[in-house]
Amino acid sequence: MAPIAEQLTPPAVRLAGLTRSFGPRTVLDDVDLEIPAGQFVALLGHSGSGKSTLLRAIAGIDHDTAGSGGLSAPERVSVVFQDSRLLPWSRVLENVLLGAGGRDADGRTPVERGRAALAEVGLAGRERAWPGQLSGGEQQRAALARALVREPELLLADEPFGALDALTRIRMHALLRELWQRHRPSVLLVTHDVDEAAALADRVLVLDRGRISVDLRIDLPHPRSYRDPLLGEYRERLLAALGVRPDGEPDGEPDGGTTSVGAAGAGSVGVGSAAATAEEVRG
Ligand SMILES: Nc1ncnc2c1ncn2[C@@H]1O[C@H](COP(=O)(O)OP(=O)(O)OP(=O)(O)O)[C@@H](O)[C@H]1O
Repeated sequence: MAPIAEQLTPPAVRLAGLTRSFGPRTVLDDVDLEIPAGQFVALLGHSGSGKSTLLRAIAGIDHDTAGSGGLSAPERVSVVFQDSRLLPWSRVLENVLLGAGGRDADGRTPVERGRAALAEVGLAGRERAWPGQLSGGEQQRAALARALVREPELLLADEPFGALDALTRIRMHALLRELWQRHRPSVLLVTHDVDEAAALADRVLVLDRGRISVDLRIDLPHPRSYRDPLLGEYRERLLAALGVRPDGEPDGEPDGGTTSVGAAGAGSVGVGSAAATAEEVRG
């Protein structure tokens, strides 16, 4: 049973019968979904399962998505992608201010809000840097600041940490969770990393063959320890739903794509399950 607040507040996102095909291929097949305001949701699935297509539909980027019962999403939506999409010819603060709008309800100017957002993501003092002078992780921090400055009701993140090394990714996990705790937007985080989904989200969806095949609530406090056996149980359930054995080998079915078991999984640097909490590595 969902918490009372979630039952009383209208959902931030509502999809009813969302369908999307590319030629003969149906990628999203009559998807129904509600995301309550303020919920942190991860969307997992094999490569090509339609995660980005779903995110793009919710973001309003894809106008060809048919929904018999419709799609509703909040007005203020921010999207963060795997690459920061910072304009190389604009300084960091100028990038953050793109789409920042005017003064906020407290009378703060866009520049004040931009500076505050950069400070929140740990980039105070880097306002006048060019994007090319930032590391990959810092660029994603700036992208998060740009997303935040719009004060979004819904934050859509499409594999935002996919290009980062394992240690930076864990730091970014802690940062994203902190930002969520402070601002409480609804979050839809697209990832193919089971550890990332289990460590960050309060609810994990698995997209398989155009449908949401699993809708799992993760009732564990934050920050979560990768060593917590309870987290391990959720992780194994998700891996099983994806048809991947805990050793990282595919279990045969269901759709033969690739799904990462992230920092804790096979072939990666042994952070994840081996080490500490995100809190501990933040340093
Ligand atoms: N504009 C397009 N035209 C044709 N096919 C498309 C288009 N966009 C997506 N597809 C197809 O739809 C399917 C789902 O793509 P999507 O990018 O949503 O998958 P994904 O789950 O996000 O994958 P990944 O994890 O690899 O990013 C893929 O088979 C892809 O080739």
